[in-house]
Amino acid sequence: APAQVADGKERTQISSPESVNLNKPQEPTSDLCLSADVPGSVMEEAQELPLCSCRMETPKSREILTLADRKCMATESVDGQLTRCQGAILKHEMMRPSNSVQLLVLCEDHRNGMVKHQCCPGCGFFCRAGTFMECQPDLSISHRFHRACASVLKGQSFCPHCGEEAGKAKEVTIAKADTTSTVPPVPALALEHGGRADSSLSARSAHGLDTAAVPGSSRSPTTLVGLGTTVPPPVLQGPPRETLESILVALDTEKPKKLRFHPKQLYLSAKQGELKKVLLMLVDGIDPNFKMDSQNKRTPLHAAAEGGYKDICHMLVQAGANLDMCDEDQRTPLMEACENNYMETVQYLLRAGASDVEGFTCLHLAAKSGHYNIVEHLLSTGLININCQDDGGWTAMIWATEYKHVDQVNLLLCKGADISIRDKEENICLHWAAFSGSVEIAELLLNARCDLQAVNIHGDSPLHIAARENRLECVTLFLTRGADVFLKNREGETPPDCCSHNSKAWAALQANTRERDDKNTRLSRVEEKVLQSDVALGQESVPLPCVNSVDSEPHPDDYKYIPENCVTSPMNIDRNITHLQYCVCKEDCSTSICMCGQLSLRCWYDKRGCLLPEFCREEPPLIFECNHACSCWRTCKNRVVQNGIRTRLQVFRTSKKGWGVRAVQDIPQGTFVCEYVGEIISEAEAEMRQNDTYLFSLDDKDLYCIDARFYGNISRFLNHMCEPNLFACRVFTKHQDLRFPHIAFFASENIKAGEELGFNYGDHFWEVKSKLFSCDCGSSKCKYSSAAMASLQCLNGRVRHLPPQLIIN
Ligand SMILES: C[S@@+](CC[C@H](N)C(=O)[O-])C[C@H]1O[C@@H](n2cnc3c(N)ncnc32)[C@H](O)[C@@H]1O
Repeated sequence: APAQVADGKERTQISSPESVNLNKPQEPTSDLCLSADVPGSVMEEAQELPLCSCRMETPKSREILTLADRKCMATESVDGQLTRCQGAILKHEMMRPSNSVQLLVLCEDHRNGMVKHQCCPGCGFFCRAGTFMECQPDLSISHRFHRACASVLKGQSFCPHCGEEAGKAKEVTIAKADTTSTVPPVPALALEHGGRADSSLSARSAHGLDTAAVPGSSRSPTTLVGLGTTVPPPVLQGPPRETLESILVALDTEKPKKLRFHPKQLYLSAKQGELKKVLLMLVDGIDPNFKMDSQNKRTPLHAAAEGGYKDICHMLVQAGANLDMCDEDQRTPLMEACENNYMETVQYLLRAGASDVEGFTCLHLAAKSGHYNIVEHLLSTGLININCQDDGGWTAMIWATEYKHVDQVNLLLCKGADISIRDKEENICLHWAAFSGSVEIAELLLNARCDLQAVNIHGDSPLHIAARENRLECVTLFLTRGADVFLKNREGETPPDCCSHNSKAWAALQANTRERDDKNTRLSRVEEKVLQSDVALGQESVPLPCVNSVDSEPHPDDYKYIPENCVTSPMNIDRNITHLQYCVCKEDCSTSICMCGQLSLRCWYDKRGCLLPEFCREEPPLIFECNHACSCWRTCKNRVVQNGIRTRLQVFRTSKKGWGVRAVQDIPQGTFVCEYVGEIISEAEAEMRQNDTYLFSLDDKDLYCIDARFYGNISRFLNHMCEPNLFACRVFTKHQDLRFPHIAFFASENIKAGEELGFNYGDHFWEVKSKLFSCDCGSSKCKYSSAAMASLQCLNGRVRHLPPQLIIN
């Protein structure tokens, strides 16, 4: 591209080198250093001179790049000795000092030298050490060229950069730097100061710092940018010019004569962000890779990266700090910056060539720490394996999940993280979501089709884990998504077995188990077999069918159905009519003149025959119904139990408890359901009976019992429920012999058709029977399940179903 020639009418502003942003594509600009006060004739002559194009860029050329093998093509000329740079190239645009030399791709150092006119336009070699000419049209700039390369016009020589008379130029000698090494020198500390535009090499030599004095100088420029081919060329930006200038001023005044610092001080200054001190120490020759024994063998670069001091990192790297040095915990400086969320430092270190370690990586660390932007940036480099596993087999996804970083999980999902990867115990990330109780993440994972039934080496599913950790929300989510509540792990435990029995998770699991049981029951009812149309054989007011949809067990026939209590030996029940309390009501005991309320015969029933709300269920009073000695009608409302079963019930086969009873209709609270009917026997007789399963005590003193083993009604099939829907009351009808009450069951709550009916057998029953079996009522409040019974003391003895406390109103 041809140079634009300034018109010479105004003084051309010379931009400082830094104003040319090397990172952004530049418009080709002319930098002809003509001054406005050059006389017209000289001006005309100058325009004929082949002036420099040091500040022009020419678009990159693939051929030249290939030719240069992507290495800097600059040649340094030191007193006739030539050295090729071959440093790494960041920018591919080409430069040259004049049209008479070939276009060059240059490293950053030489690009800087070029824009500072340090390349001779005659030969195209750089003049940065040895003896050469320097024309100084302005205090702030100098043009370098070789005496022999000056432009000659009409026998007079001129500066090939600006056309100034060469006679005004001075011969300069700068101490020779070690440019002869076959190994390319360490990248220079990118020092620049506003006065003399020295190259970095000359700056180093001017401050007594040469390649040999910089520890770690064997690192070649190419290893500095060792990110591999897929990574964009690094652009290493150091501290701002002003900072460096002030440091350089300090360096000039505090020029070190000999080593004055201990290497530990470099670490401490790097940790505290003391840029100037760091620079002084580096200039002093302190090893940037010094490892602090007392700090896990961390280096100054670890310390600077941990504090997010990007500029210090840059200085250290430029001085040869090893980017990938691991401390005793196998942590790199990049990991420090990642963990502490210093984005710019992370970006810098990556551009400078830092690479991730094996095992627990920066990505794991950032995912664990919840630094979304860092995770995003690491993934955007394309260099990080999103699914890499650390020593525990954990992925970044697992770490983000365990630490409940929902956004990161989302990001990792979007970036294609594999959610089926198993850690060393074969957990997948859903196990970890369950463990941490993050329902939001669990839902994200399930929506991404994470396997809800996956089990780890212990056979635990995510539901087992959520149950064990009492993560109610996760338990609920997993249940609604169809997790198997009956799945057994290697210990034979189902999810409900894994949690404590007073936990919320347990309650949810139990409710689900019941629901499933109910559902199965409902479904299987379709295939239900009616084994008997009426177990009572017509002796009750309603038929009581017996059905089985569970197994092939035929209807029970090892007892005799009786609708009322019977005796097999004389009990001497007092049936003397004159011993009865009776009412003198004229009507049906529902009128205002009814006397029942004033007697023990108080009516506890409402018009429907249900117990009144004020009836105390916890300590039920004895109920005396009207009898044949009363003056009221047989249809009075104080006669319920004596009327027998009116509710539609069914004997059915349960899955775990043998036979049971269920409602065929809805039953309102307080309704009389059935009486515990059987053979009235004495306690002595009860003690002799082999089977105590069907015994029901009639009083506190265990004088008499009802045994429904051989003679009984439907109540003999009622099972125990820890949350019962029936409760028992003592009721007197035709006689009032307090030793022989009727045991009547009433609904303690509104019962839905289809629900099983049951009452509480009481602690004593289970204290004895728990040796033989445990409760399968399925209630979340079950007190007698196998797990709950572990804490219950087992007793020897015989059992009775116990009636409520004897309370006479
Ligand atoms: C009065 S019977 C109840 C009817 C009995 N299910 C049957 O098939 O004849 C009492 C017996 O039923 C069983 N049973 C009752 N409730 C139970 C429960 N919640 N869990 C386990 N078994 C129960 C026990 O075998 C108990 O000894």
